[in-house]
Amino acid sequence: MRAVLARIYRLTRLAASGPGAPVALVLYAVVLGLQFAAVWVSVQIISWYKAFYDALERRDAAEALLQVGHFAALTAAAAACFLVGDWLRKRLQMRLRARLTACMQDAWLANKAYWHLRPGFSVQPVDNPDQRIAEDCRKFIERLLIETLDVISNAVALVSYVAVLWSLSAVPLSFHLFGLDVEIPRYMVWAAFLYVAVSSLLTHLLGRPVKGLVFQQERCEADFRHALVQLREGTDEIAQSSGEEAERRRLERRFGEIRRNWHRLIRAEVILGLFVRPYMQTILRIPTFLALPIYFAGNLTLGGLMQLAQSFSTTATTLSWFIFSYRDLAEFVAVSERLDDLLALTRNPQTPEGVPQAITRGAAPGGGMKLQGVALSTPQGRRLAPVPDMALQPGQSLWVAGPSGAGKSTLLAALSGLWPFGEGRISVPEGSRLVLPQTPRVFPEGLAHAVTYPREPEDVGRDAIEAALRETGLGHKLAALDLPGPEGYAGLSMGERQRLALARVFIHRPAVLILDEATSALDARSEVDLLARVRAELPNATIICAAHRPPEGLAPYQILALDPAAATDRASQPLPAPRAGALA
Ligand SMILES: Nc1ncnc2c1ncn2[C@@H]1O[C@H](COP(=O)(O)OP(=O)(O)OP(=O)(O)O)[C@@H](O)[C@H]1O
Repeated sequence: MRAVLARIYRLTRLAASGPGAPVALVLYAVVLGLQFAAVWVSVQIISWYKAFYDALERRDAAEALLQVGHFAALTAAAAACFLVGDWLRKRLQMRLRARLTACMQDAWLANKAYWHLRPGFSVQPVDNPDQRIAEDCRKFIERLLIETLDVISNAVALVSYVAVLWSLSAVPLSFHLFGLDVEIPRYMVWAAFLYVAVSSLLTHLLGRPVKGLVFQQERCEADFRHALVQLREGTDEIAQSSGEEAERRRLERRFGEIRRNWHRLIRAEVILGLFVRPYMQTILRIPTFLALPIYFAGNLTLGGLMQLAQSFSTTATTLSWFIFSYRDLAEFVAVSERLDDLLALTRNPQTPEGVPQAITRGAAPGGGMKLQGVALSTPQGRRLAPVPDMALQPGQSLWVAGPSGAGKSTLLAALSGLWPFGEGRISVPEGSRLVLPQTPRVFPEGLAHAVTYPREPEDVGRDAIEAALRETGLGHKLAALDLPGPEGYAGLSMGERQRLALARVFIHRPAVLILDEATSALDARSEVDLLARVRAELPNATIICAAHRPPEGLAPYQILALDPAAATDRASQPLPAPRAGALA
């Protein structure tokens, strides 16, 4: 319980932080004030019961009519409190959600957590981070406001209702039991507490499995959504290999998990409902029955009986907040667990034990690049091909060669400062760095963003974008810059997508350019031509190119050959002797 509250507190502090916090607090106070006003109205309605029914009993038509007017005024006040309070609460909800979402996004993007917490890389990967940031933030704030406002206003309401019930139940309950005279003073108050305490305990016992199943349901829903996104991303491959049946099976499997968990969840909810539903329906009737002994003893008028019953049921309903909200509270706890886990993992990513993370980084004298004693391993500790020691001067190029799986991309990730597993010293030139992958991503905003990323097209200017496209042989695609969203990508071949990414070189003019098979889809002649243009554009840049064929356009270049046969199996074994780089 303490852990749950601590989690909710941490997330609430985050949501209520920042410059908008004072306004959020004022809004919260106003909404709470309106809920208190609603409690005052309902206390007035309890008194109204006595006045109205006593007027009926006396057959006093004038007084009854007055009470009808009184009732209309009270109902209007209650409706106004509800509508204004609800509107303000929803405004506050968006304000807090925006802040919490921004904090979660920051945590996910900071220190490249989104990269380090991937499955297969981290020992505790984060499942469905997109769902946590989008859906869970929304649900957390929604539930936080509803439940805390309810708890506070219910606590205040409870004091008022118990005070009314206390004053109304002055008549004790007297009966004979086993020859003894038993008298229970204020028995209606004790009955209300006992009634709700026993019911809450039963609710908790019956509803205990609901929380875990709600948590699981969120995960299954997110997995299914993710499978649909993968279908969208793999359209070409699926269509060309007629993989519709396989996709259908995959989607059905994921949906099957949703269905199976849903059935478990609704079974658990039915078991809970077996108690909660009848409880909800009887809570308004039982008090009348409990008050009957004093009514028949002649100690109450009909109006008094109705007032006492109404007072009892409002007290019991308020006390029953836990019972009525059990399902929502279970969801609230599950959602806060998921969000807090994400935050904890981004702050302190768990890395595999026993895998060396001893890569040191620095700047090489003279601004070049230098590798000394570098040996990389997978996150599981499997050692990759040894990396020969080498030094590169500014303006020189390097071809990272080696068979598939030798560790070329891994070395490039280590050069970028991302790959932590391994040892040795890596010195890279200071200054701007541009890394281009083999498969460029599709930008939903359109082609211009692909050319200028990570800068905005407006900051770069249309002329520079068009010039960069012409440089990379995409002069015929200039009109596509005006097409909205991903439409500009229509029909773009993989080679053209690689050219599009290479256009960034002419915009950013980086000091270090890292190409990870970034021209693999081009024909040999176009590749030579394009790389030669890149080299000419960046005469002083250090260019590192991992590729299966020699990057002739970058000549002259050094060769760094990775030989997996020289790799040792265990990360703990000593480093093999490095092979010297050759100049092509
Ligand atoms: N997160 C990971 N978990 C486990 N193994 C990994 C991980 N990342 C890379 N590897 C392994 O490390 C080895 C090197 O991978 P890398 O992608 O660097 O090879 P590569 O030389 O670039 O191959 P290719 O030429 O096919 O692109 C491979 O055996 C790969 O399976």
